[in-house]
Amino acid sequence: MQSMLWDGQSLSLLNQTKLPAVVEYLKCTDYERIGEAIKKLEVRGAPAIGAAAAFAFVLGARQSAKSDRLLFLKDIESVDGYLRSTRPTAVNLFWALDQMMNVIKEQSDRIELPNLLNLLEQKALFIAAEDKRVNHTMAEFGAALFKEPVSILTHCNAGALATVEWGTALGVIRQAFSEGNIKRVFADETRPLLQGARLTAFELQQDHIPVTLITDNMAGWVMKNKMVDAVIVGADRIAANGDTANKIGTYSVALLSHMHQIPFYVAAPASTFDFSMATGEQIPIEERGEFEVTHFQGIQSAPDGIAVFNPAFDVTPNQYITGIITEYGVLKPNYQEEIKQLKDKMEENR
Ligand SMILES: CSC[C@@H](O)[C@@H](O)C(=O)COP(=O)(O)O
Repeated sequence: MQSMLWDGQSLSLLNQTKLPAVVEYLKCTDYERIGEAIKKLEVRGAPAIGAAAAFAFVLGARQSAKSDRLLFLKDIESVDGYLRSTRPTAVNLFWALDQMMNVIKEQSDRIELPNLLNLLEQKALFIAAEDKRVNHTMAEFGAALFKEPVSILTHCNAGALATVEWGTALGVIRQAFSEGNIKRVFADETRPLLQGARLTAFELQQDHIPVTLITDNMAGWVMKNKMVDAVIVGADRIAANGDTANKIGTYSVALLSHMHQIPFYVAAPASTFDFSMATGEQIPIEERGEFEVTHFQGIQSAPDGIAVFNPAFDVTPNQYITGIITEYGVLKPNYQEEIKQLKDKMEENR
């Protein structure tokens, strides 16, 4: 399953707001439309947002192309600023845009504009290809944690739809399943937007991986009844001490896992780490509109005028995380030290 397809002129995004009822690709031919798709969650999931923003940047650079270099650079800055404003929590968005801006900074006064535009397209293609590659590597490291068939609980959607292809948490599950080590996956429905029910259940069913859908408030009972051996979730931003922001509800799942002594794993590529943030306290948490809470699939489910709090993410403190599965291996506590080593390895690989 591909969340996005680039044809050289446009980016087609699998519209995730319509799944699973309608499988429809949105053909985006300008950067503003991709930005809108990110805002509206037509494309969502941290790595997918990053890759989509990279392609949006390519289109934005083409739309800004003009013979005056300074005017071009001014326009590019506004493209970059707009894309950065689309969603605040997933750091992969900012990571991908930093990569694109670095191409501009390093090359814009050295080469002609057509060549610069080509380089930007190459960079976006590389970001997308790397996302697929690291997901597979991560999946192998993650699957090696399971030596016998297990039942896994997951929250939100960290699958092919949340990435360019294959997935982070669901990538590990796919790999473990192919090795005969998945008995069943419990998918939390993930209120308020149902990424678990609409996307994770859909993806796993398509792959014939045994999946059982539960509402978020059933996770504790399922654990108490010994139906879950491990939890694997994705991440939107991981601080330098391992504190992890992920879809709202992840924190509660982590606490439940801790209470029931069930291992709780996070699967995320190195691009999800934000080394500039010492702890999760600094991670910006997106707050979304009240309509998502007061209405269920367009039908009003709360009184008029009710006060609503709708944080889209929460932060799980590092002490509740058994391991962080990355393309560099599985990090274990002490996360502070392991994440410092990860940063050094990433710098060596640059
Ligand atoms: C590999 S994706 C991990 C996370 O991005 C995912 O679990 C999540 O929280 C996505 O939130 P969303 O608001 O749907 O973009």
